Amino acid sequence: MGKKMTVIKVPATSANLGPGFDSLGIALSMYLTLTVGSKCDEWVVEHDLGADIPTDEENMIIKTALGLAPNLEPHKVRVESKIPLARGLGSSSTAIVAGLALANHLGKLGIGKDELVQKATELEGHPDNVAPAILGDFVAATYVNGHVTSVKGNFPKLSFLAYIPDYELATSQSREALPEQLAFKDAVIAGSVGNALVASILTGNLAEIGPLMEADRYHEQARLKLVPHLEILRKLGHEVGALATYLSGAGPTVMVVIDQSKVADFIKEAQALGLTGRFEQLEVERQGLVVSE
Ligand SMILES: Nc1ncnc2c1ncn2[C@@H]1O[C@H](COP(=O)(O)OP(=O)(O)OP(=O)(O)O)[C@@H](O)[C@H]1O
Ligand SMILES: N[C@@H](CCO)C(=O)O
Repeated sequence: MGKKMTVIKVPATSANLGPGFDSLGIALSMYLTLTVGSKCDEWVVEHDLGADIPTDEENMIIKTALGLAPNLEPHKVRVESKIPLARGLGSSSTAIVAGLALANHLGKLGIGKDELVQKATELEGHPDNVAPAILGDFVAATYVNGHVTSVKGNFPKLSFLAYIPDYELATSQSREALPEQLAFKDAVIAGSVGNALVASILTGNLAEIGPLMEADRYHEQARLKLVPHLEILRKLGHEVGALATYLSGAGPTVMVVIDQSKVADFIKEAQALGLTGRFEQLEVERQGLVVSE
């Protein structure tokens, strides 16, 4: 690869935050980086993500880039990612965002972040991962009639402990577990909980954030059979004094919002309960997508 290399950096994300199904998300301090190398005859994607992830133009990142700018000249790129695939930490969104940013850079398209959020949402289907991946921090967003509205806000300085199980759960499979319909009165409650959560986050009302994050009425109950550790970790969180526990994105990762002083106890107790996944301490990431040249 040449000397002057462009690096595209995209953070992981945790979507829903409990009751904000398909609309709320935060960016986290875990990253995918894509380094743009030299021109080649064919696209080459170097990575350590496993044999299932293509290394040519079939790779999701390159497909996304070519979808935006079909005439891009092939390059060699190197992808490094700490974000586990299909675990509820927004890996597909990082691939989509990296692909759009790659096309924007190589094709000199000059697309700004708001337009990137619109295009990324069209590809992902909902904005709750792609919007914070691009904008950083906390984002409340809606996608109606093909148009995205996204509002970035400041998430209070809280620490996150991700419990990442040792199995994958594709978003598509996790969405199949969702009910087709919700009764009107339940939908009203579900929406009101999400609204109150947004207000609590933006006003830094820590006393309300925890209970509201655990009061989802849209998706967690329906997904319990796919993520039975959610109930175990939530109960443990109450015992240890965590602020909140919720299903990150479509799962299976469970996010525990917890003071750092309680993390060691929490992990010890969870392991004693037989939970075999790994734990990762994360912070809110404030910048979102960064392209450095
Ligand atoms: N860096 C990458 N390069 C190529 N493909 C990727 C990459 N990251 C993710 N993918 C594709 O996206 C799939 C995972 O997407 P999926 O929506 O199921 O989960 P997720 O995005 O990790 O979780 P969630 O949306 O719940 O946060 C992977 O199985 C893979 O096909
Ligand atoms: N809101 C989405 C996030 C995962 O892409 C879901 O829960 O299915």
